[in-house]
Amino acid sequence: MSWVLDLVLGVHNWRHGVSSVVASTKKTTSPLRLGILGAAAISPCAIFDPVSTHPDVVISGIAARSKIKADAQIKRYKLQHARAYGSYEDLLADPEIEAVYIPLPNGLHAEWTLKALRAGKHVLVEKPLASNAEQVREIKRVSEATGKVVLEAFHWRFHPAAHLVKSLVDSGAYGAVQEVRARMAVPAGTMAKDDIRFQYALAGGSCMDLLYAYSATSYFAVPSLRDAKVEVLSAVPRMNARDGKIDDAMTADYTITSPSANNGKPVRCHAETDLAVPWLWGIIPPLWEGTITVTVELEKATIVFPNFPGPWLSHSITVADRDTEKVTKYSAYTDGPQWVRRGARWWTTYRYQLEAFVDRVRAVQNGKSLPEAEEMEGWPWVGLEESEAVMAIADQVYEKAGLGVRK
Ligand SMILES: NC(=O)C1=CN([C@@H]2O[C@H](COP(=O)(O)OP(=O)(O)OC[C@H]3O[C@@H](n4cnc5c(N)ncnc54)[C@H](OP(=O)(O)O)[C@@H]3O)[C@@H](O)[C@H]2O)C=CC1
Ligand SMILES: O=C1OC[C@@H](O)[C@H](O)[C@H]1O
Repeated sequence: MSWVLDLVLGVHNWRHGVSSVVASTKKTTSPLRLGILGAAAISPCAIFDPVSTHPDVVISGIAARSKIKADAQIKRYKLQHARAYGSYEDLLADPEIEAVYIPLPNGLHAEWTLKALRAGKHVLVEKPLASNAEQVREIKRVSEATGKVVLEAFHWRFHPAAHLVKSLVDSGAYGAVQEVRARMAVPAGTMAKDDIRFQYALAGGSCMDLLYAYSATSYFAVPSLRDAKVEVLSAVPRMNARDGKIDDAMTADYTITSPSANNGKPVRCHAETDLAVPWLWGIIPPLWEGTITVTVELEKATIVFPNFPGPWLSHSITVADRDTEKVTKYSAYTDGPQWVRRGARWWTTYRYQLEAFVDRVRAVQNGKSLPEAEEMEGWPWVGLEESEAVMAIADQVYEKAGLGVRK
C-alpha cells in the first residue's frame, strides 16, 4: 500500500519542483528533535517528506526492533541527522529527543503513546490513536498530567480543502445538515494477507484502519462533537477468512445529535469501509472501487468532497444548490478559513499536519499550557476530545456488529 503512496508523492513532488524547495530549506539553529518508533512503510510519505521542507524540525532518530532495520531506513532515505536505536525504549530514554512520531500497528499506539508521554516526549501518533475510547481517555489524562502534546494523525483534517467544506457546511447558507455519507475502499490484494490491518491482536480491521470515514462524517455532521450524542443503528461487517475477529469491510448507519445543531434533531450518518473489495469475477481488480468520498446533504444543497483524505493531489468540491439547480465547484490548496495565510500548492496533508504539530509543541515549550494552546485562534487542530468521540463511534460500531470493542 505504502509503495503506492510513495509513487504518487514522487510524481507530485516532481510536478511541483519540491526538490528545489528541499535544497533551499534552511533549518533553524535548534530545530525540534523528532524520533520515530518503528521503521514503518508509511514514514517516507507521512514524516520524512514533510520534515524535509519544514525549517524547524529534524529527524533525530529511528528505533526499530532490530537496529539493522532502523539503520537501513536512515541510509536509504539519507536522514543525515538521525541515529539508529535497537529498541523503542532506547529512543525514549534519550533526553535529546523532544517529540516522537508513532507509526506502529494500531494495537500498540496507546501503549507507546503513554510510554512516550511518561518519558517526557510530545507525540504525533498514527490513526487510530488507540484501540478503544477508554484508552484514549487514559492518554488524555496522562497528556494533561505531563503537559505534553498528543496529536492523532488525522492528516486530512489539516488541509485547506477540508476547512473550506467545513465552512460551507457551517455557514448556514444551505440550511441544516441532514445526512453525511463517507466511503473508503481498497481493492483486495493491495495489502498482503498477513498485513497488520488483518490482525485482531494488533487492532486491525477496516473500521479501525479506515477510521477517516468516521472522522469525516462526524466533522461535517455537527459543529462540535463536544456535546454530541451518537447512536449506532446498524453495523454490518464482512469478515476476514483467516482471522474471525477482523472486519475486512464494515457498513454502519448511525445518528449524531447535538443540541446546538439542526434544532437538536439527529443527523443521519452512513460509513462504508473496505480493506479488500473482491475482484470482479475473481480476475479484474476493482480499481474503480477505490473511490473515496464524503457527501454532505443539507436542506438546500448537496456538497460532495471526493478524495477527502488526499486532497493535496487534486480535488474538486461540488455544491449542488437545490433551489437554483446551480452546481458550483471549489478547490483550496493554501490559506483558507483556518490557516488564514499559510501553505503552498505542493503541501501535502502530512505537511500541513506537521506544521500544526510543530506550532503547538513550540507554543507549549514556550510556556503555554495545553488548554491555552488548545484555544489559540486560527490553528487547525484535532483535540483529544474529538479523538475520543470518533473512537467511541468505532467502539459502538464493533459492539453493534457483535464483534466487541477492540482491545
Ligand atoms: N496516515 C496515513 O496516510 C497512513 C497511516 N498508516 C498508519 O500507520 C501505521 C503503520 O502502518 P504501515 O506503515 O503501513 O505498517 P508497517 O507494517 O509498514 O509498519 C509497522 C511498524 O510497526 C512495527 N511493529 C512493532 N511491533 C510489530 C508487530 N507485532 N507486528 C508488526 N509490526 C510491528 C514494525 O517496526 P520495526 O521497524 O520496529 O520492526 C513496523 O515497521 C498504522 O497505524 C496505519 O494505520 C498507514 C498508512 C497510511
Ligand atoms: O490512508 C490510508 O489508506 C489506506 C490505509 O490502509 C491506510 O492505513 C490509511 O491510513
